[in-house]
Amino acid sequence: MSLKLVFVAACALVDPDGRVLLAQRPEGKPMAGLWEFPGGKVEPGERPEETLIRELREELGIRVEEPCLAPLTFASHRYETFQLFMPLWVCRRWEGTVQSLEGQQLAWVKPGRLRDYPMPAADEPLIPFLTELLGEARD
Ligand SMILES: Nc1nc2c([nH]c(=O)n2[C@H]2C[C@H](O)[C@@H](COP(=O)(O)OP(=O)(O)OP(=O)(O)O)O2)c(=O)[nH]1
Repeated sequence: MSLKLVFVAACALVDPDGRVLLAQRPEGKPMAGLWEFPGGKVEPGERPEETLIRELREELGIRVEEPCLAPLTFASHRYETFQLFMPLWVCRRWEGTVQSLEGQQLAWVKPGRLRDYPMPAADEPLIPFLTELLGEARD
């Protein structure tokens, strides 16, 4: 049986203190309450970088230029009902102030604290890539 392939573009926004932005999935959605990287599904005809720039604008109100997106790693995870393929970019430069425009809780998290935030199963293997890049700081 072949699982539906879902292609999601996601981004670790990193602030000047080396903290990473996580967003909490809202009530009523699958995996509600878990903390994820901002991003979303790549729509037909979109390049994943375009998806990310669009989602960051819609969800967080910030403007990101494509050269400020650095590829870091990817998640490939089999959920019960779909196969997720999710490249993860890192972005340290944007214009505007991060706001929660879709009512989601946001948290700026030191890399050594990422494991304190329950994440979707696909995201767990991404954490070591972020601590390798940013260090293990906890406060
Ligand atoms: N944005 C994001 N999505 C993730 C992460 N980890 C993870 O498993 N996902 C999954 C959750 C969703 O199934 C999918 C992202 O889709 P989405 O956010 O555009 O869509 P959704 O399920 O919230 O809502 P819908 O459009 O299907 O109604 O990828 C992550 O770190 N960031």
